[in-house]
Amino acid sequence: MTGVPDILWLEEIRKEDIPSVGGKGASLGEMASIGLPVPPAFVVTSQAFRRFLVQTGLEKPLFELLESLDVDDNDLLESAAQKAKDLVHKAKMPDDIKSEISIAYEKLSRTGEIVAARSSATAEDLPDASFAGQQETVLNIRGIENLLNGIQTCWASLYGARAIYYRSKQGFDHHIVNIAVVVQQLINSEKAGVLFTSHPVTGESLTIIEGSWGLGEAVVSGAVSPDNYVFDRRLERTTDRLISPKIIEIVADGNYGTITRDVEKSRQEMQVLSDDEVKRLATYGIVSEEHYGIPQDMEWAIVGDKIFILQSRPITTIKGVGAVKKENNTGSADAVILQGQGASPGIASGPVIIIDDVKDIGKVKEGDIMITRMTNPDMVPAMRKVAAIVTDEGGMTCHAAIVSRELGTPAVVGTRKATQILKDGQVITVDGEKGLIYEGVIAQQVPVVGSAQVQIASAPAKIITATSVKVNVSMPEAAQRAAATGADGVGLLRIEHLILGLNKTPNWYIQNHREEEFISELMNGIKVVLDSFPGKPVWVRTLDAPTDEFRNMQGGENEPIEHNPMLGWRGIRRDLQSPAQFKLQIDTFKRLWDLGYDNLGIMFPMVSHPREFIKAKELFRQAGVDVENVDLGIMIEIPASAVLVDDFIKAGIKFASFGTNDLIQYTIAIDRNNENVTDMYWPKHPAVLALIDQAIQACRKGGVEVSICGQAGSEPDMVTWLVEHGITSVSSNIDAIPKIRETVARTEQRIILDAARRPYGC
Ligand SMILES: Nc1ncnc2c1ncn2[C@@H]1O[C@H](COP(=O)(O)OP(=O)(O)OP(=O)(O)O)[C@@H](O)[C@H]1O
Ligand SMILES: CC(=O)C(=O)O
Ligand SMILES: [Mg+2]
Repeated sequence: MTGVPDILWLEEIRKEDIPSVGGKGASLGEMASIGLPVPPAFVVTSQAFRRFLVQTGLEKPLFELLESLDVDDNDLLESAAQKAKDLVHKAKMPDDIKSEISIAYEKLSRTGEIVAARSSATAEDLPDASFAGQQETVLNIRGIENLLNGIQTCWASLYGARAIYYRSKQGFDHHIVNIAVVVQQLINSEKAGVLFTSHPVTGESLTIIEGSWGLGEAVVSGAVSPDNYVFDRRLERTTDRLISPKIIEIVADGNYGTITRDVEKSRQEMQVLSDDEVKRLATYGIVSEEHYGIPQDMEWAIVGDKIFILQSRPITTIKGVGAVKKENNTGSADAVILQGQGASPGIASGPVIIIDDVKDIGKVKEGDIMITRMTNPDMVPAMRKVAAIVTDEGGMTCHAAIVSRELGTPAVVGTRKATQILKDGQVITVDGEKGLIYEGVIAQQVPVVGSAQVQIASAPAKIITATSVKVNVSMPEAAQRAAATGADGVGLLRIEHLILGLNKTPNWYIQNHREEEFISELMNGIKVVLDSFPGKPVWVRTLDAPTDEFRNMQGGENEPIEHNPMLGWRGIRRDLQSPAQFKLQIDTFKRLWDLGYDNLGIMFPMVSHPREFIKAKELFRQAGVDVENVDLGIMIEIPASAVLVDDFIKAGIKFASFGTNDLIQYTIAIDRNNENVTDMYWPKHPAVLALIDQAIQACRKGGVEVSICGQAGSEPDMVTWLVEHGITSVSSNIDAIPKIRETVARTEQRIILDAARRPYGC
């Protein structure tokens, strides 16, 4: 025999062996090689399966059955799938393969006669890992005849209806699909479950463990409500445990397969894991996470005091900036074809669609990966459809980054050359956290609805903090998601996306006497957000769109061409010079106040001198607003306003909020959208911090709320510093809220503890 053998033992396998042993086999081999307690196993390789098809003469009938099948006809599809599965399951296995499996089984039986047969799909054939779950696993197999039957059951599961449908739609050849089978000692566990090495949504360094009685299948399939344990990796102890009534368990029974039975009353409410077991499991989790360099979703089983690890794979549901920073993993490093800044976390694969011009957005299909020089508000409808977004230009605060984060769509910005290097139709994978683009589809895990993973996603209860934790919103459709974070209000509602999304400039509405239309659009959008945050403050920022963003819109033909729009005609300066445009906004706000929305506050961007605030307030007064009884505040985003904050307080601001995106660029002269200087963009530059510190102290002295709504307010490092320096609220991006709330709480607690210890000289 030449080439890869029919049988490979776990010790011979490494992660590169996916073509022969499939994803699961390769991962188990790799885990065993780093010393994780993986039960002994051998793999019946994909080459063995192929040989089986050839020697039994099944290739041709399978080909005929599937080749011209109309997979959109469900009845035809189901019946063809059933026939294909029967062919594979009932064929007589060639003697030489049989005998190799028998010899291996005999050897494995020395440590335990009962085994599991676990399908292990090869990535090339099934690039969408959501199909991994389509293949069979047979637990509790005793005896060679049962084992051969189990293996053929796994092989046959390659021809499930959904798998056939998917392959045919993706243009995969049914001829060359492959499957391996892991034959592993069955761990007849007393307790088992899953663990997430880091929080599956926020990426915090909390290990979440779910466990129940019997085999792990009960937890994985969602058949039981498991216990839930939270282990804080920094404190090295269990910080939370939720004991659930475990009504049923799945156990190994007889010679083949499992049964589900009731758990006797006395064990239902009993705690499954001791603190020591939680800690040992968490330690294995850390070993695996550090090896792969990315948080892992693992399966474990315990018999007596022995722990076994049955599976480990990357978690891709993490929304926050990840806890682990190693660069290997999720695919081979040499498949990386492009790099930029990870602007919106998440991993997605799909075909490239290059958009050079807004006119082309009609070409964008659901699931595409949109590549463009830079997005603009006209592209938002297309951005809603795509699986990921990649841009040539921009940084963490550009349009593409902000909108993608709100849509929950992975995005990489500032790649410089995505539009040149990538080609329409080319399939790529985008890692929006690390800022990497891979050729092809990199295996990833898709959360299974109703699974343990999704239950965990909504887990931890809200932490109460003295510093308010608010959220930034740009699009009304994100309001519900934003409110669901439990945020204490909206610290920044950008209205540019509402206005620019209309695709006509405010001036167009004025010139065409269509002011009412403009006001009602703006009002409806803001109202959606106000309604999502009843009784909580919502600070709406008046218009701050640079001229280049207006130019593409109807009515934008006469926008001045500015050498540097960032320093140009935007924010409050433009509104004060364009009273009609400002009035449209004021009238909108007034109507909302008149409707009883007392939670509405208005924030002026780009103010550089108190007289601008005074003039704006006067215009509100002239429009009939009771200016002393509504919240009018400013953004501190020009160094001048940070320096003059005392004077702003005298002028009557009710609050101030740091727009660090601009404050940083103006303090250290770094255009935040210019990728040539992104590396020099430094939020914690001492001059920036000095300006912020001084302004915070002035606001506190003046009794004025002081907040932050720039991107730095979504970064734990910066937020720690801000809380230490007395900021009274922070406003973060939706995806960052849990992480920021935890950061705020920890910092506050540390400040209290430090103060308490001081008198004792600790
Ligand atoms: N050796 C074993 N001993 C005990 N239980 C096992 C063993 N192998 C697997 N299991 C249990 O069986 C369940 C299903 O196994 P497996 O991981 O092979 O299939 P799957 O989860 O359906 O596949 P995929 O992970 O590819 O979607 C696991 O969740 C685990 O609880
Ligand atoms: C939010 C904003 O405007 C800024 O950070 O500059
Ligand atoms: Mg700004």
